[in-house]
Amino acid sequence: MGKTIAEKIFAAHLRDTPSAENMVLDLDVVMCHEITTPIAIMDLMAKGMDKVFDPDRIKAVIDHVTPAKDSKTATQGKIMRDWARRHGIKDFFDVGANGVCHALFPEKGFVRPGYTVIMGDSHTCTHGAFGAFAAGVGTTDLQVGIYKGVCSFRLPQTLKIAIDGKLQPGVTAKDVILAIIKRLTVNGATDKVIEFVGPVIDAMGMAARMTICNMAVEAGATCGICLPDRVTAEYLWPFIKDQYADIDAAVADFTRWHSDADAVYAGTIQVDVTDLPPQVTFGYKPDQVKDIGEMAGTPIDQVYIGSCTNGRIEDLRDAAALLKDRRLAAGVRGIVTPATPKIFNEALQEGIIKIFMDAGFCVLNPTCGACLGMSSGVLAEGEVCASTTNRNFNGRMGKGGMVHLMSPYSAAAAAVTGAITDPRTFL
Ligand SMILES: CC(C)[C@H](C(=O)O)[C@@H](O)C(=O)O
Ligand code: SF4
Repeated sequence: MGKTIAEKIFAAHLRDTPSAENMVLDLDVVMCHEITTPIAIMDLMAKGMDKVFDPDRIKAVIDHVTPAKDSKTATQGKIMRDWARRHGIKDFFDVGANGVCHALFPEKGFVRPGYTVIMGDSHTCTHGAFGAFAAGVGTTDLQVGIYKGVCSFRLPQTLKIAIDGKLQPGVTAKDVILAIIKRLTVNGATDKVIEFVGPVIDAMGMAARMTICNMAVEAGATCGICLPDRVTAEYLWPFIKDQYADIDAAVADFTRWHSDADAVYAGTIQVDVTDLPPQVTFGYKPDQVKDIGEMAGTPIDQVYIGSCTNGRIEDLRDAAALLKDRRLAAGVRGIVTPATPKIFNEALQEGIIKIFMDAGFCVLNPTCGACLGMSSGVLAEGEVCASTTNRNFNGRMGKGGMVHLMSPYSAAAAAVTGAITDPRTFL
């Protein structure tokens, strides 16, 4: 019987199988940020177990609230800093070099096809875009991961989503994944891996694939995975060029992770995106999604462009294309947060930062910021935000605030009109 990519990764990393339900995997990378890791560090210290399994395979960043906004976040940062220094964790990213974990770590080449990755963060699934098994875990698993370099999982079932057709101008990866979450519902993929395949994924760059995999967890999935191909190899080339004679060799090698033709799936869903209009959420669950036309005219107070979902250079370019020579509508606040310093720099070089500033946006340093409502753009009661992030939970960006999830292109359209707008009206 053939295997899916997830099953192949599990087989290649299996350390132990205490029960059929329980597979202990060796980890290639343990990622850490300052919200969930300090608890694990403090607990390990209290138990006299202040050790890391391999400092080179731990990647750490202060990203959620940075620079620190108060004593609590300053202490969280300090715990991370001291820990990284104590254990010689060289891939530690602090103020000035830091960015949103799920954008920064791929950019540094830390994730490769066939890897196992954990992090104490639900959007760790983003890294599946590289053909890795990457899962968000709780504090106990994170502690074990840091200490021993292993994590226990059930062998996941895989749901295949085959995406066909051709995206229309103004329709992006974000619209595709919102439409998929609508179809699956918020628990439609619970305890499953989603394998995204088909010509639409094949044609996407890594940024778009990361946007798609990033939101797999919003349908309940443990991980979203794309099969590693030439696009993956080209993105990773600076980091893997010593391992392969040329890109072709890397592409050929990556195929060993591809799912077999006779692999068994929990289900297969066919999606055709040719007629898909831009999508937007209403309500407080990410599966509450409508065609944007149905929500057109809904007034907004703030626009937020950033996050691990849509804070990459491709996203900023999309938004800037629409914002060029235009301004924020009266009374609307615009906030843009390039997800990493590299993205910020590229945006600067390309004139994108200037476009945002000329439009009246506030440009923030790379951070999660307002995405989780902890800093840098929290909403007041009753305020509405057009956001490129991934969660619209009640109170997510501030108590009593409403978040409408959409693409960067749609967010830019909302910015200039002051209301939810079909961005295709600007084409
Ligand atoms: C702070 C962290 C635990 C959290 C997560 O796991 O997702 C955050 O990144 C979020 O998006 O809400
Ligand atoms: S950008 Fe938002 S969703 Fe992504 S890791 Fe940060 S808080 Fe979580």
